[in-house]
Amino acid sequence: MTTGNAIVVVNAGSSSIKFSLFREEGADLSVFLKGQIEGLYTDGAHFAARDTGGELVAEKRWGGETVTHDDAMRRLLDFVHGRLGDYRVDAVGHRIVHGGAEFSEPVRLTTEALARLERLTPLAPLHQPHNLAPVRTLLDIAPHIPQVGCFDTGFHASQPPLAQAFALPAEITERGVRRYGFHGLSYEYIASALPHYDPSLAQARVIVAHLGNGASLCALRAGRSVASTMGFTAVDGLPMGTRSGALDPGVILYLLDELKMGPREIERLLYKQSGLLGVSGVSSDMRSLEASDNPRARLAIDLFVYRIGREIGSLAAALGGLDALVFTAGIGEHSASLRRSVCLGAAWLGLVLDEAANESGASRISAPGSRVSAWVAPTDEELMIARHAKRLLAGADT
Ligand SMILES: Nc1ncnc2c1ncn2[C@@H]1O[C@H](COP(=O)(O)OP(=O)(O)O)[C@@H](O)[C@H]1O
Ligand SMILES: CC(=O)OP(=O)(O)O
Ligand SMILES: [Mg+2]
Repeated sequence: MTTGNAIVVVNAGSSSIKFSLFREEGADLSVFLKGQIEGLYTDGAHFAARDTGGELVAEKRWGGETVTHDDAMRRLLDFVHGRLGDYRVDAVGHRIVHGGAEFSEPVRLTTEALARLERLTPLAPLHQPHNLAPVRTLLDIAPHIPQVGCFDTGFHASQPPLAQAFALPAEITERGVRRYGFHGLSYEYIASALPHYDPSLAQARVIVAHLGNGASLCALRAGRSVASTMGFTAVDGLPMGTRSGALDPGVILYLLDELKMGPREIERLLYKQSGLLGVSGVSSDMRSLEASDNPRARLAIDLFVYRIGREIGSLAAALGGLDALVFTAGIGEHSASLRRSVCLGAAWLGLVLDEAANESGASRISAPGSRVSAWVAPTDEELMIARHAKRLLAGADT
């Protein structure tokens, strides 16, 4: 059996849990097993794990039976444990969606840090409890293994104060009520990868569209976040699989006062019953919507595209112009049709789509001579987490 040192990474998203096992070879990290359970809370959950060569080593499909985060996490931790063999686990790295005002850099997760992060659960109810549950489990059963938390909010700490501000009185702002931004590990990875696609992107004005079950856009200038569509919580900005995205705040008052809804009911509405699912009445999953001939499924996709187009305009204004648009995450990487609609809507910015490149899985999908270039770049939040965990532990050793 192979031996060596490994870093285990766990990434709990709203509709999936992903994991990767990295072998450490000197300064290098190479993934030797990765997998995910996706389609949580839908009727089509799917588990798949692949080895270094991309060969499928395990798979399971659930039909009709809903798989929750708890079910999925138990199954994955068992699977990972069974596959580690004689590897020595140097660290377990976790994606943690909300770091609040206190945590922006990766940290070693102690019982005390965990307690502080648990207080942020109301600000990320679809994620934070699922990000923190495996941390607590491992602190209980394997306290000797270092655990590292990496925050979705961290990358956005570079945003200028104006981009982070709500127009609220200072005493509210001082309590940490401001825009944070999310999907930061994904954006940080994309920012690090872009110069390999084209060296000029390193200094460019770029909008990255992270379109998964959660969806947001980030404006990058020279690889740093200057604005994003998500704010205090990950319910802001674009409509998502089950989240509403930005609303007139007056809607909340109406729900409270006129419809007599309670806070938890409103939370359920905004986080779990809205977005693509709420508008379509069919599904939260883009594949199902694209396959459906129900007009409400079409309406949900059209609204998603429309809002992305409007937010692209807003972020282009924040950047003072646009050089490139990058698509990533589940929908951004895989739906040529969605990318096509978004790119056609951005023609006014000088983006000319190369239809054949978009259909064929190419990285560059804009036509030669397009003033704004367009790209498809697979994200890798797990690699970003492993890099952070390795760096943090190396620092701790010296
Ligand atoms: N081939 C595909 N075509 C269209 N949409 C896809 C495809 N593959 C995945 N998706 C969509 O990606 C979304 C999930 O994205 P993902 O980034 O994995 O989510 P999470 O936010 O849970 O990390 C779902 O809406 C799914 O339907
Ligand atoms: C922050 C967020 O929405 O994450 P995900 O897309 O993984 O649900
Ligand atoms: Mg995700």
